[in-house]
Amino acid sequence: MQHVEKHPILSVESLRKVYGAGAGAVEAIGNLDFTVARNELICIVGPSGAGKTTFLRCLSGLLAPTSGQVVLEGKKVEGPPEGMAVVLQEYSRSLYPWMTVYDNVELPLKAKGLPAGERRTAVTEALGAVGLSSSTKAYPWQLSGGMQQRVAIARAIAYRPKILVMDEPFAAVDAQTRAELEDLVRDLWQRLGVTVLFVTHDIDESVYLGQRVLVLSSAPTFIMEEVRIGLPDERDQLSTRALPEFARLRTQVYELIQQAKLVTYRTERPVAGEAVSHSV
Ligand SMILES: Nc1ncnc2c1ncn2[C@@H]1O[C@H](COP(=O)(O)OP(=O)(O)OP(=O)(O)O)[C@@H](O)[C@H]1O
Repeated sequence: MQHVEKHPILSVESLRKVYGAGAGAVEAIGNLDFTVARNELICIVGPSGAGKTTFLRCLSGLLAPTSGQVVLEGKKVEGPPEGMAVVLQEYSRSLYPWMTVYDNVELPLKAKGLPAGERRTAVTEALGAVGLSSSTKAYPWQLSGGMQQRVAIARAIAYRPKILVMDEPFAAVDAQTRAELEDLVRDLWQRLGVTVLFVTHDIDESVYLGQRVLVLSSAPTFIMEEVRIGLPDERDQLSTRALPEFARLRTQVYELIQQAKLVTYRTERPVAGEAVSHSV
């Protein structure tokens, strides 16, 4: 049973996305319906090809849904929403190599039109929060992968987003760095009170990070199940992962994903000539 928040910051309402039209149409999202409460940390997992990228593109206003809508803070998303920051897996492609760490973090704040003094405070605080105060003058290519991803996170939080969307952000870093970055996300989430929507392939990561995990079906995507994560708020990599409840939850999510690979959501096939506003 889907939990419905009273005052959600984000509502995904009967979202459906069909690529193309006619016989060659691909229904990527069958029906997505869920809400995210303010200050929530929600994880989304699903089998490969489930439609996560398609969903994130609709969420960030880069792709128009075939039907349904995404509403952020009461406003229908029709283009990149101002209150959203996105951190991607490919940190090396999301930072400008010719700009220092400081300038990379400052760039979106300039675009937002923030005065110089406020920019300085926001950049300094954000780089401090991710532990990079001493690397402000470095260039991204002088940093390790994990540090570059910290820069991308600093840039996102300096922007003071209403919602921070993370798309498999740690898939390209080593296991130890990944654990550190997971703890950084929980720490920033608790300290800054930002809403986080975290998409991952990693079942353990979703259980370790989230308050709720949404398990997606194979495409055409719908929500197979929502798993409440009743682990204590104070989590750490050793003791939390050793809890019997952690093992129970990861087994539950794992089994759901196995089922997800077998289940297909049945919606009406799109009719020939059905309009699809944007294709990528
Ligand atoms: N531009 C497109 N045109 C046609 N079909 C597409 C397009 N983009 C994605 N699809 C199809 O939509 C479905 C969902 O793809 P999507 O990339 O959203 O899944 P994903 O969950 O992000 O995949 P992965 O986990 O492997 O990254 C797949 O069947 C895919 O082939």
